[in-house]
Amino acid sequence: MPMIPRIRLYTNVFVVFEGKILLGMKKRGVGEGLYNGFGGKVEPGETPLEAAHRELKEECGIDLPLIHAGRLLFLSAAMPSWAFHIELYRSAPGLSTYTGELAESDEMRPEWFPLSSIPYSQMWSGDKLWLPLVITGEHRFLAREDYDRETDDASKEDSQGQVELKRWWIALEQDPSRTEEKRK
Ligand SMILES: CNc1ncnc2c1ncn2[C@@H]1O[C@H](COP(=O)(O)OP(=O)(O)OP(=O)(O)O)[C@@H](O)[C@H]1O
Repeated sequence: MPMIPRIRLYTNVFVVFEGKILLGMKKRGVGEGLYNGFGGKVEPGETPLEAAHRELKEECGIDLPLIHAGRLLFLSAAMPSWAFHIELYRSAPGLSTYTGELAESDEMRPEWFPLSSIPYSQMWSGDKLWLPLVITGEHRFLAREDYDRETDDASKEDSQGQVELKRWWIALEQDPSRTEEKRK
């Protein structure tokens, strides 16, 4: 029987204000050296939304109302015993303030980017597929990504953790409440 991976549930929060987005440079651990939203594992007894608020506060010192933006499921050949499930959130549309003070933590260095110059080359390669949907916030979505070993360069074959995005798809959710709002 093939190995059946276990699910790891994470959150990821993108703060989007008029014309700009807050990203964090990850200073250690998973995704070190990459910009990402703020997030981490959902702890036992916590809802994903609660975890999203907690991680945002822990990693960059702020809080603000969040809406669910989409869901990312991915597999990586570098970690075959896990399937990753990331609940994606963004700041509620129309907001331009937060509570708390924006500050660097030991995990993340926060930085604002204009929406016209998001540093996709320094982010997970799948992010560019769905981050535009998070930013417009018109539709929630389901995204699926498969990271597999790089195969074009034989010298890399036995180096651990060298994976690239091989297959993906994204689908928009039917979202009656948001569609209703658009019709009004
Ligand atoms: C294709 N791969 C990926 N694409 C996009 N985002 C990804 C990702 N793989 C991990 N992420 C995010 O990276 C953070 C890791 O969090 P991470 O620091 O490991 O979790 P947590 O803060 O709980 O860690 P501790 O174990 O407590 O240090 C978390 O936001 C998670 O959503």
